[in-house]
Amino acid sequence: MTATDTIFALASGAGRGAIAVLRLSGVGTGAIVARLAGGLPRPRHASLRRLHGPTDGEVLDEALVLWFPGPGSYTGEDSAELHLHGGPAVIAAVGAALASLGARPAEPGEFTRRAFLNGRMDLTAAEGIADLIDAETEAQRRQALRQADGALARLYGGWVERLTRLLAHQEAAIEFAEDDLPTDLGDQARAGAEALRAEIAAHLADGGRGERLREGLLVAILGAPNAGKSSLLNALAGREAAIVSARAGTTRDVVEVRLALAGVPVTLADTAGLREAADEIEQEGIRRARRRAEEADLVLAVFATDVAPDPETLAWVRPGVLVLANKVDLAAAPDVIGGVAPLPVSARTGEGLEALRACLAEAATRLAGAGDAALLTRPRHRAALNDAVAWLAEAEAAPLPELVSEALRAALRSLGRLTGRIGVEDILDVVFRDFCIGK
Ligand SMILES: Nc1nc2c(ncn2[C@@H]2O[C@H](COP(=O)(O)OP(=O)(O)OP(=O)(O)O)[C@@H](O)[C@H]2O)c(=O)[nH]1
Ligand SMILES: [K+]
Ligand SMILES: [Mg+2]
Repeated sequence: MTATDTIFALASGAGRGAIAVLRLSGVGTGAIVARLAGGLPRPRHASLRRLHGPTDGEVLDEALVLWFPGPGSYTGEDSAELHLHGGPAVIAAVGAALASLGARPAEPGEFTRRAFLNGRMDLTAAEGIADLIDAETEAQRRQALRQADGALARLYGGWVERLTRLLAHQEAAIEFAEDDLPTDLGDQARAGAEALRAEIAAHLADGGRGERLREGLLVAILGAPNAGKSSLLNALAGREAAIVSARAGTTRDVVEVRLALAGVPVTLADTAGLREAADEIEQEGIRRARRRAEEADLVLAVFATDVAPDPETLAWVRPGVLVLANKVDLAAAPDVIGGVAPLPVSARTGEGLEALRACLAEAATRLAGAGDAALLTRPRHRAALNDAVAWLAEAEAAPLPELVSEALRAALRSLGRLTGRIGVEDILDVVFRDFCIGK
């Protein structure tokens, strides 16, 4: 699987900076760095070196050079880092020197791709690294780090191992039915499939919390015109993101702000007030409001205390919807709206906003992420695990040993797609290790 070329890329952000890190990986790394820096430093020790241009020997920069010989490097290949002075001209000059010595600019994700191909990490860990780079909030960072650290790789890898063993036993039961192998191997495979299916199903029944944390939550604010939706959005955002006015029907487009609540990234969407609108543009705004509320992970239904609750918004009051009674500075909040005790708030005076923030943070924690559990984070994971569960159920119900075997094999392929690691050798290994057939 080893790549034959040497790649390099700027590993630090683009633009001016105190230090820029150029990273190299591939078979030519050692020779290229030795040529530039006049020799290789001790492995994994930072060493201050002058970098010389390969053609005229001109000093390009004074840099910290780090040399990571494979296979114990990030990519599994010979790799190096050059910590340069962070000016664009320095980066360009050293980059040109690397190219003239035979390295080529890396494609996006190519270092991690090589790490995967060289068996340094499985696919889920590689995804964790991508998520770690994109993480905007604490909870996202923690989840991504866990995944990059191999939490899902260990969980799924463990399942792959168990399933491989089940399949090997099942195959052995078929192939060597005549020999003196334990006769209940087939029953064991079925029972094992059932236990594994229950475990995977429990992992799938996580309410989508890992995926939600990775994607962020969508919270939609719904209510009649002038209920104070835009005022609440602005109060929560701490800035005048949406236009507020006493005229009903002010907001037309959906106005979104990004917040972090309890470490969960949240998109808060303010929408057009719900009513029978004559105006074509307002009608479109209301259509968008409804659509956004349907997509939302959480809906805030806003009522104003100085008018009777409107039927359009009342229709949205259902379990899971957070009901707000706004403008409590004008009139007291009713005890119930649509059968639910509303949260009394005033976007104008700020009353109840702390309680609202706490409610939202509580909902964010409930809907997204969860302490230390290793949660699946992508639809890709869910699809592959659903497939595996379906095949395991098939294996349990299959009437013939060969069909059990086939279904187990399909389940294993589904799990293999998840981690990116599974081949026939894995099955043969277990057959030979566990049974020593053929000696
Ligand atoms: N007294 C009082 N007035 C409020 C409060 N919240 C909003 N308002 C006023 O109510 C009016 C409507 O507020 P908006 O935030 O524009 O209401 P909206 O629900 O976004 O209205 P549309 O965009 O038209 O659907 C404005 O005059 C606000 O100043 C409140 O808590 N107390
Ligand atoms: K308004
Ligand atoms: Mg508005």
